[in-house]
Amino acid sequence: MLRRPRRNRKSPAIRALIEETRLSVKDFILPLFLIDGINQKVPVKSMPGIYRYSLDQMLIEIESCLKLGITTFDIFPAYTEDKKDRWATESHREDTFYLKALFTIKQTFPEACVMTDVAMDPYSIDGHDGLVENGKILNDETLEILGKMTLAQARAGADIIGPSDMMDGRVGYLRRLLDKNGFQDVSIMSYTAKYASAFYNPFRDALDSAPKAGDKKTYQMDPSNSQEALIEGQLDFDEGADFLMVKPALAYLDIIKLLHDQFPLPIAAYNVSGEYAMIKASATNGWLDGERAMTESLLSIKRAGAKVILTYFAKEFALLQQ
Ligand SMILES: NCc1[nH]cc(CCC(=O)O)c1CC(=O)O
Ligand SMILES: [Mg+2]
Repeated sequence: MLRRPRRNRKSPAIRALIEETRLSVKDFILPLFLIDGINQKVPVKSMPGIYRYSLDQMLIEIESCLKLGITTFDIFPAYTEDKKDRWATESHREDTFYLKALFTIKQTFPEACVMTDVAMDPYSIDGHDGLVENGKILNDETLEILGKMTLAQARAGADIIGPSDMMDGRVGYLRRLLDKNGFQDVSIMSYTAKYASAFYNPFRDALDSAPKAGDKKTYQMDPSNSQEALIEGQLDFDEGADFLMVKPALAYLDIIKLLHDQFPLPIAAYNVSGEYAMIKASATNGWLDGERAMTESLLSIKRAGAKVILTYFAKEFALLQQ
């Protein structure tokens, strides 16, 4: 045997030399759940270690994450039912607790990069990402609502907006609207290939945002398809997206690679709530080593081609690096 691949595995030193993929806290965006009120830190049952924070508690959490080197936070609001309506009016009303919190976070930590979520579901009585009429999700009518939501978030100081709704044409629509209103510097991280996945349930628990009727299959992608991701990627590229996101991550590593190879934009991957819950649940039962399973899955997402990983593990990973 002239070629013995095991030679390059013979010691920790050599293994470190040839390591192709290295994780860093700088790779991560930490999603955070915001609730109204003060002094609230409510656990999300299906996501051990993850909480819904009131603003004062969230500021404490953000400060400790910044100290650990996490720079970017994706903030999701959880609204109570009484604030929801068919049109997601609360999403663009002035001075809501979400918009006020975004403003305060940016004032308190100007160095933090704050990402927001653009979709109707947390504010919609139907629990859908778009406007529902007779059981149908209306595309173009939804764009107008997303536009108002986007401008409200940009005014509150969002650095990156994250349209997660999967309506057609929204990246171009929102890009033009932002530019026309003087927000040329607000970035768009598009949920480009977002699949109709079973792995979002813990998130929907966290926000009480599950659809009341039907499912999201007329707008989110079919898990059996990959070619469609190229169409979605091309459209978002042409419409001015700054990042293309694939979601979920672990069951869609091929899609991450596909978009990475096809488009010269940074690819983001959302390591979603169900992926987090799976590892936490089995680690809690002692069925696998949670830290190693976390590191290995994050590595696989980066190795597949994700430049940016949205993950609930961000802080746990950062703490391990200390
Ligand atoms: N706009 C909805 C939205 N934005 C982020 C997530 C899921 C994130 C996660 O599971 O961690 C979802 C859920 C959904 O589409 O139903
Ligand atoms: Mg699209």
